[in-house]
Amino acid sequence: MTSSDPASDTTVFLVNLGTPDAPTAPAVARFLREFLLDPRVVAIPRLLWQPLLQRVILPRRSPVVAEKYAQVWLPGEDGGSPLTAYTRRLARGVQARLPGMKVVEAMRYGNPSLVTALQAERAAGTPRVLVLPMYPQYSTTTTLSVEDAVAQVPDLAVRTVRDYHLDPQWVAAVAESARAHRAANGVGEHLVFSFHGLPQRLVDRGDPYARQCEAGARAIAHALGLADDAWTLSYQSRFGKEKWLEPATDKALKALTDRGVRTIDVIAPGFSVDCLETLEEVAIGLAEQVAHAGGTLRYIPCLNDSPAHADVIAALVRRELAAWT
Ligand SMILES: C=CC1=C(C)c2cc3[nH]c(cc4nc(cc5[nH]c(cc1n2)c(C)c5CCC(=O)O)C(CCC(=O)O)=C4C)c(C)c3C=C
Ligand SMILES: [Fe+2]
Ligand SMILES: [Fe+2]
Repeated sequence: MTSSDPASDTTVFLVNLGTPDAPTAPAVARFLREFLLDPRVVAIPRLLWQPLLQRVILPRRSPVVAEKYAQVWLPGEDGGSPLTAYTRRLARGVQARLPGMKVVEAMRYGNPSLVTALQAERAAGTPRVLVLPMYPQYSTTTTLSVEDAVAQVPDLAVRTVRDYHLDPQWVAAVAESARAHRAANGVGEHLVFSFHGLPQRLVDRGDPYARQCEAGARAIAHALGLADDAWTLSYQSRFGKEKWLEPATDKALKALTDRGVRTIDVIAPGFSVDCLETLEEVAIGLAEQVAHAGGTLRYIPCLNDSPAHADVIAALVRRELAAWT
């Protein structure tokens, strides 16, 4: 590649949330500490929150959550936490489609650290860095926090993608994954779109996340040709005592089984790749809840490292770079 090719001097980071280095209580505590001390994630004043987190929440939560991670940890050299393994494999697929650039994965919290990687790019004199937060919907708690991390490394030309919640290629890829899964496993009576939740307070203050979840779910349902009463949007993974977005996925599933719906497909288009929240909370935990009520929950995996996902992300990168020049 010559230096006149804008792609050849560009590094692309696929950035995800982060995960513990191992499915053990100390590793989970290290990860949760960094994550939950981010003021974008928990807004309680540090002087109150830090001792509560350190003395009460981490000692109680870390061993419980470590066992959950152990249930979904992927084996082998290319394994590890599903979030990291799938993001790494996806980055490889995107790299194969964009041979002129460097494409790598990075994490907002934990390893491989985004801030450390950005510092290395600056030291190497990389002219342009494209940061792609792997969150289809924008939220202050996720996307803006990635922007905070980018701002920690000055004197580097960085562009950060905002969101892709209505990108036609992404909508089509998610819809096609649902269609293919239902063709192979049977079409459930109802399709639940389960997104990671958020405190209602943040939405009230202007966080566009819920609006983007709604618009994206509607677009996917439309692409699937679903009637309005054949699908539901809900929010999972509530944390803490505050009021979060509603309806909660567990309640939405209960309402469905209570009214006699027996087969329920669940898709999670707020997650670019499968992780603890989809594999343990939904595919194991909520599937058990539905089974106890006499029904069947069929979980439709995230796009993960599929060729279709790599195509979507590579196209997004090309468009962002074209818009940058
Ligand atoms: C106040 C707490 C939290 C907010 C706000 C929040 C927003 C948020 N999170 C994601 C995506 C992911 N979250 C994941 C795990 C996770 N999330 C929280 C808390 C909040 N999330 C916790 C405490 C955890 C860790 C697990 C646990 O202790 O229960 C993950 C999975 C990470 C993994 O390792 O697999 C993802 C992905 C989004 C998209 C979002 C706001 C829109
Ligand atoms: Fe979360
Ligand atoms: Fe959870």
